[in-house]
Amino acid sequence: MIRIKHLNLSYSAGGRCYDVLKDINLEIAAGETCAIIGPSGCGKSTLLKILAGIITEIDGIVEIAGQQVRPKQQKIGFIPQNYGLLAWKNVYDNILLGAKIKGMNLDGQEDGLASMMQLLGLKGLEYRYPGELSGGQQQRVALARAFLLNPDLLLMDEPFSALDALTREDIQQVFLNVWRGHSTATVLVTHHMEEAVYLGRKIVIMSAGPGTISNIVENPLFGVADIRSKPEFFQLCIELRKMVKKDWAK
Ligand SMILES: Nc1ncnc2c1ncn2[C@@H]1O[C@H](COP(=O)(O)OP(=O)(O)OP(=O)(O)O)[C@@H](O)[C@H]1O
Repeated sequence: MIRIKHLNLSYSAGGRCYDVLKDINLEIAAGETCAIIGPSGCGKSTLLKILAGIITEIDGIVEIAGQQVRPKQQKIGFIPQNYGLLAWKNVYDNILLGAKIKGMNLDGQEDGLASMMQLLGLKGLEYRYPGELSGGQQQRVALARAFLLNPDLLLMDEPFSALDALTREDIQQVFLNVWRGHSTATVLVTHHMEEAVYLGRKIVIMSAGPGTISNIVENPLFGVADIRSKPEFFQLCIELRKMVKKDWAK
């Protein structure tokens, strides 16, 4: 269980202090997926960085399974907006990095790793460096690294944004397949309503100035087979769009 209670955060920049997140309250059950939608600058990435333990000076409570966030002790997979790959390591070494840092024994996992790379379309790119990959390929390397870690909490900041529409749908499906195998609590930030409805059991709508949660929707369509082609899916996207428009206009 992820528990965020009365979370406030201010940044100081240009000689002044300003509120970025205000009274954020959210609970994410173990094994649940949560999609966050919000206008640019409302603090979505900041919230992920707090959950990842990168930003620690906060006011309020943030707990993972009843414990303060301690990235050295907990297995937290974080895919930041810039993918977080090391430029001097090739694809294969970048993928293994997270698991190695955590001291995981990967003996016997070669087949699993090879099939994940196949699924993510990374076969043949093993020995390339990040600078030799497209944005979408880099994003897939970051996904492979996070999946291999088999984390307790997976945080993804617009993880599919650099992919073309069809690849995006394929990789979303790959994500759900991997997620079903491990049931990892996942928080993902997205700007796409359809992505939120497809991947989020819980959909959190944030508003800006300062960043607050304006709505939390329990998604009745999450996990329903072949949902993307059904009318209920489009209907829910339309309803959410209306809700978001209303919230963001306040
Ligand atoms: N290190 C920092 N120091 C000062 N201000 C910052 C810092 N990082 C982000 N901000 C500001 O905090 C606010 C929230 O930023 P954040 O990146 O969390 O927003 P976001 O919702 O993820 O935006 P986007 O959707 O554009 O990625 C913005 O106003 C941003 O300018």
